[in-house]
Amino acid sequence: MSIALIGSGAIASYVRAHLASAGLPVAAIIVRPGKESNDETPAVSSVADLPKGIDMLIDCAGHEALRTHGIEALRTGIDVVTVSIGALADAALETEVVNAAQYGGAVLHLASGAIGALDALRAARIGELHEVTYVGRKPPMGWVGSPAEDKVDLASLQKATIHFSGSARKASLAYPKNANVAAAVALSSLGFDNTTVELIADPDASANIHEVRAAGSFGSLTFTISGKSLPDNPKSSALAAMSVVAKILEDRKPIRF
Ligand SMILES: NC(=O)C1=CN([C@@H]2O[C@H](COP(=O)(O)OP(=O)(O)OC[C@H]3O[C@@H](n4cnc5c(N)ncnc54)[C@H](OP(=O)(O)O)[C@@H]3O)[C@@H](O)[C@H]2O)C=CC1
Ligand SMILES: O=C([O-])CC(=O)C(=O)O
Repeated sequence: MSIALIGSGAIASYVRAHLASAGLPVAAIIVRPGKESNDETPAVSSVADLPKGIDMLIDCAGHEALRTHGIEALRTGIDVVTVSIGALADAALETEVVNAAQYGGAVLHLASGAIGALDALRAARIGELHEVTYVGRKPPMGWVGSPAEDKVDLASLQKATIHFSGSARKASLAYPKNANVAAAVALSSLGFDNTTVELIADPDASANIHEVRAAGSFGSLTFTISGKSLPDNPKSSALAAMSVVAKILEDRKPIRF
């Protein structure tokens, strides 16, 4: 398998290093225009400029990267693995992804990201799911650059404060760097419009805490994860990066989850 990767951010760097250790060095990276290079690992600014033979593009660069490069890759027959799941809350983009994947005969794979229990939710919805709620809690620093800044003073916050309450669609669109987990939960359960989301800035939180609650004909489920963030980005949990590597390695096995 020949793999390309978008960007060199916190998640991308982790994924690149761990794939190399697993014997799958990244063959090329996609960078912003003007940052191209001809190093040992070529850096190009478009899918069209990737070396021949790439069969997998990894996007852990955010919603805009999936829109710009992910769709083009799918259209040219390159499978894509992404953590930018909240981008699919834009219905027009979701349609573009489906059309591009069908045209190119490729697949968009969603990594599980910073959350778990998605397999249980997908099984549970085969029965009847009555309600699904996702609560995302991060230290104030984890919400810098998000709409939370318009609701609370993150620098001087004294107690846990809810700064978003609403549908997974609204959360995903408003918080592109923070609510991809909400999107993953929604796409695994009741969909973007019927999955309830609450986002909290909490000065007492020392990790990114994600909680899923669901009830249905299967019974009920509560899942909580306290995820350490990556050293380079307090917004992003290390598990999100690990999930990308796990997805790629798992899909190569003869016996798979
Ligand atoms: N599903 C999940 O559970 C999670 C999903 N995420 C998603 O992953 C994204 C990345 O997270 P993280 O690595 O921590 O973020 P970083 O900000 O550390 O890195 C993002 C990188 O992507 C690059 N980039 C963005 N757009 C493009 C583009 N169009 N072309 C080339 N490079 C691009 C940025 O470059 P530059 O600096 O030039 O902008 C930067 O290097 C988040 O924005 C979020 O959407 C994050 C955490 C969890
Ligand atoms: O990494 C996390 O903890 C979650 C996150 O940013 C997201 O859902 O986009």
